[in-house]
Amino acid sequence: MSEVLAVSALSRSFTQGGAQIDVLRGVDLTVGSGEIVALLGPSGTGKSTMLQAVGLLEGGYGGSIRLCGIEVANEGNEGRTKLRREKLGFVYQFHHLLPDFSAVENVILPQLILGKTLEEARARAESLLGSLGLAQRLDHKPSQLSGGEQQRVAVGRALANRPALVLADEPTGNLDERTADIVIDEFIRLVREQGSAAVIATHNERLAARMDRLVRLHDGKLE
Ligand SMILES: Nc1ncnc2c1ncn2[C@@H]1O[C@H](COP(=O)(O)OP(=O)(O)OP(=O)(O)O)[C@@H](O)[C@H]1O
Repeated sequence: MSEVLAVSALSRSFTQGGAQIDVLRGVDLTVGSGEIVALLGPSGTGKSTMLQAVGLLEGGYGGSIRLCGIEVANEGNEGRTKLRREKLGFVYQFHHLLPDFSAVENVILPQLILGKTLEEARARAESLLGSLGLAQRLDHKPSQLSGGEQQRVAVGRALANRPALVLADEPTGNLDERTADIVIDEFIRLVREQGSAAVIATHNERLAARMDRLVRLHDGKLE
């Protein structure tokens, strides 16, 4: 299993009202290709902070993040953007789909950014959305979709460019229990089919049990 992500001694502090809070205090995590890792921890333990650092969305951290063999700290803004676009996919608690674009267009767009032709991108988007049970919803706008359907489109978008690593922050946190179960099962199935790795932050132990490995944030470290 080749290494997709290697985080070592990751630290991150914030200053709040003059006081320093050390949220991450030396996090180590290695994820191999195709591995699905649940990131558990109560609210406020730093799961989002960790995913933002690994997602190259935020600087200001200490330690090392190596993504597909590339040390992120050595990359400038352009290199980070390229890595983010080519290697990563994101799913958030709220779908963040573009409201004026249809489901299929939301999955096409990230592929056009990477230089795919419209024809290739459409074929890929239709196939992904079809396997997420949305073949009859391709031309619906996000506002015309249910919460579960919106999250399925967000999953399709995250996987559109076959990322090496998918990062998900409470991807079903906004759904009722039954819908959350269905969406997480589809998400995991598709991630496996694509051969992507994933780190999925959740409070939900039951959903986490469906993943390959569980890690817990506690006092700023993983256990
Ligand atoms: N930009 C920021 N400025 C100051 N403090 C921050 C900032 N971002 C996060 N924090 C603090 O860092 C801590 C961890 O927050 P984070 O959102 O990473 O936790 P979490 O485990 O993802 O929580 P939840 O499960 O509720 O989303 C919290 O105490 C939060 O207030």
